[in-house]
Amino acid sequence: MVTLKLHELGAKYGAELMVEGISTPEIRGGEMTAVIGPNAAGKSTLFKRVAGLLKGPGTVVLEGARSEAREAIRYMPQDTSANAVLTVYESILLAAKQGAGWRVHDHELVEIDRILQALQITDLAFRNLGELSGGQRQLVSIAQALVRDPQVLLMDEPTSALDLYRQVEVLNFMQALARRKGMLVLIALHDLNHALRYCTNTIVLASGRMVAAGPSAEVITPDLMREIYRVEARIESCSRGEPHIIIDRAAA
Ligand SMILES: Nc1ncnc2c1ncn2[C@@H]1O[C@H](COP(=O)(O)OP(=O)(O)OP(=O)(O)O)[C@@H](O)[C@H]1O
Repeated sequence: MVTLKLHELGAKYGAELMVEGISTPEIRGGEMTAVIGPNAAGKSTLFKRVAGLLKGPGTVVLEGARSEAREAIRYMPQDTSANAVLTVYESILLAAKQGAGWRVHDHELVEIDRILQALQITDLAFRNLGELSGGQRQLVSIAQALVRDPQVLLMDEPTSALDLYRQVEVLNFMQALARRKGMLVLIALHDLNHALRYCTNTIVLASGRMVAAGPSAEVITPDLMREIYRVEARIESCSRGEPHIIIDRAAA
């Protein structure tokens, strides 16, 4: 099983340390781990550091992977701005072949079809990226990330532009995929109900520091929401016995 552990990790923009001292418990493959925190907490910065796109102190300890970290870890950025010249299919094919030579094999085309189907975007295959809606572009970004069959996937707010049906579909699909493939999925989220429902564990960032990490239901509490998000909230059991967050007001 693939596992990831961050030890005293920091990330720099130029000389400035934006994220520092992040030491996590072991994060396991086969499940999703939420990374939460307010705007500018450092979620994207941490992901870029883990993916090797930013420099900084500390270490990323990856164990049980089939390949080295550079190949095993894939970052799906929050910004899904697109090169308008390519079709959806071409962009996914390009993502599949990135750094891997240009010969295209039948099984790769089959895999692209499978991913397009799973994300229910087969009908977009030959549309230009530039003419897609924000939500459609986000689904294409997910397809681009999945086509490389990563062992560790860092998804930066992957559902922020999706309608309710797509949010549920994508999160269910990712949860099942993580289980089936043993993939380790770190997912930055603003909807804490999604973290409670889909993510076994949650890591909380604030001002570039880790303030909590552990089972989602233990970490996401009214106290945490008051301190970190500055809202008064309740967590109540619904008629099915599942916890739901109800935001009452901004904290005084
Ligand atoms: N390229 C950059 N150069 C300098 N500072 C940056 C750069 N990108 C981000 N930052 C700063 O790093 C800090 C953390 O930003 P980051 O994007 O990691 O936050 P985030 O938790 O992902 O926020 P959000 O929820 O708003 O997406 C912010 O203060 C931001 O201004």
